[in-house]
Amino acid sequence: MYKIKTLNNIAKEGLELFSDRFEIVDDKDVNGILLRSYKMHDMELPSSLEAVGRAGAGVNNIPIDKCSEKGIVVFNTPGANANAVKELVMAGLLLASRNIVGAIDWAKTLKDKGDEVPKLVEAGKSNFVGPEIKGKTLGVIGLGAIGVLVANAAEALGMKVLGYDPFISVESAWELDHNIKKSDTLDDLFMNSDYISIHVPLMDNTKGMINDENISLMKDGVRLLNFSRAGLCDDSSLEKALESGKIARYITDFPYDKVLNMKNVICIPHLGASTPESEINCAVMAVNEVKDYIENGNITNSVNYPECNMGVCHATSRIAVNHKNIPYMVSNITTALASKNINIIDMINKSKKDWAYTLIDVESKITSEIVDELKAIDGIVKVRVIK
Ligand SMILES: NC(=O)C1=CN([C@@H]2O[C@H](COP(=O)(O)OP(=O)(O)OC[C@H]3O[C@@H](n4cnc5c(N)ncnc54)[C@H](O)[C@@H]3O)[C@@H](O)[C@H]2O)C=CC1
Ligand SMILES: O=C(O)CCC(=O)C(=O)O
Repeated sequence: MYKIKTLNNIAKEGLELFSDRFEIVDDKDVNGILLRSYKMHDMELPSSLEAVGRAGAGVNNIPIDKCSEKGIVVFNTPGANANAVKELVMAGLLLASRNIVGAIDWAKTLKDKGDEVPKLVEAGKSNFVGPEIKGKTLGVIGLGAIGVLVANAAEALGMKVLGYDPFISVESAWELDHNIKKSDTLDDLFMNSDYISIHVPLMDNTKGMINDENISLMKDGVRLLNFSRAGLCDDSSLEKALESGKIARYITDFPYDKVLNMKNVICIPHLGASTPESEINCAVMAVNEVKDYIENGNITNSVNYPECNMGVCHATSRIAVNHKNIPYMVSNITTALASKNINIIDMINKSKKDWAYTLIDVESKITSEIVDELKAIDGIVKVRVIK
């Protein structure tokens, strides 16, 4: 029986896809982990762990390098929550413009003022005037699953849209509305946008990407939306810019104490992906990925190991080997098998940056002696007998 542990609520529509070869448990020694935003960095990773399925996009809550070194494949669910986030970002654009939150708060103060309320409303509403988004320029940083949807939706609402993504995928480029203009540099986007929305992952090279230097390039009174991760904006730069009015409003899905105390900030409690549709999409995708990896050794949508698919094993045995992407690995693995007179009938070797994966179907039963021999090869970090 394969053991799966969930570290956050995972929609039942996903969990139900596990066959009766799987059980959901609260043990330490599990084969798979499913999670959403749970921070795994301080967690001990058991040697039994084969797969981590992030039901969502961002993987900054998972110790990817540590997982790679232990041969643990980390999956995410690209695009599965993108529409949910896009819809909240569109709400964010309007919240950034029309002072809706301030106005609603003020309207609440009129409670119990009886027949005076309509008069007070008409007298007070001028304090909450805010601009339309139509005709304004939105700069979208990161044109992946979410950025593309945001860019297209903003364009459909009459905005001019500038997009910046030096690593844009062919698929995203095809999805992008032809009216969206490419910004060749981030500086160009900063200088020309009335609204800026960030849709990049939090990584070493994106951390603090909104800082004093590039805020100084922005238009006065720019409105900034961050539905990606708190760490993309430098705290003190943000605080200064909000205080001076350089940034007129900051809308974020990532509240923390310091930002909650800043002026002109609207905080949403990380609700971007919190729709039933997105929770189900993510759970279904994550469960299918983890299940196919544990049962068949196939890899789809991993962030640390390569895509690899040999379908269901019809041979006598299948071996899955996670290893470093270094010379002689394939020859060392096949030599070890040949030395035991094991005939390979199908195999795939794929790599992704520093890590590689070899899936081999053979005509013989695999003994623990062979597994130990493979494990002893320098560079191999995990060996699994799938069948
Ligand atoms: N608020 C929420 O609940 C959610 C937040 N997110 C956040 O949004 C981020 C983006 O999500 P997706 O669009 O689904 O991911 P994605 O992987 O489809 O897109 C990310 C895009 O950013 C681009 N990129 C990477 N580095 C860049 C850089 N330095 N400059 C410009 N572009 C860069 C990539 O080329 C890619 O096209 C996630 O990493 C996550 O942090 C995602 C889902 C839900
Ligand atoms: O699962 C969630 O609610 C968080 C979604 C998210 O932030 C992501 O997918 O990166």
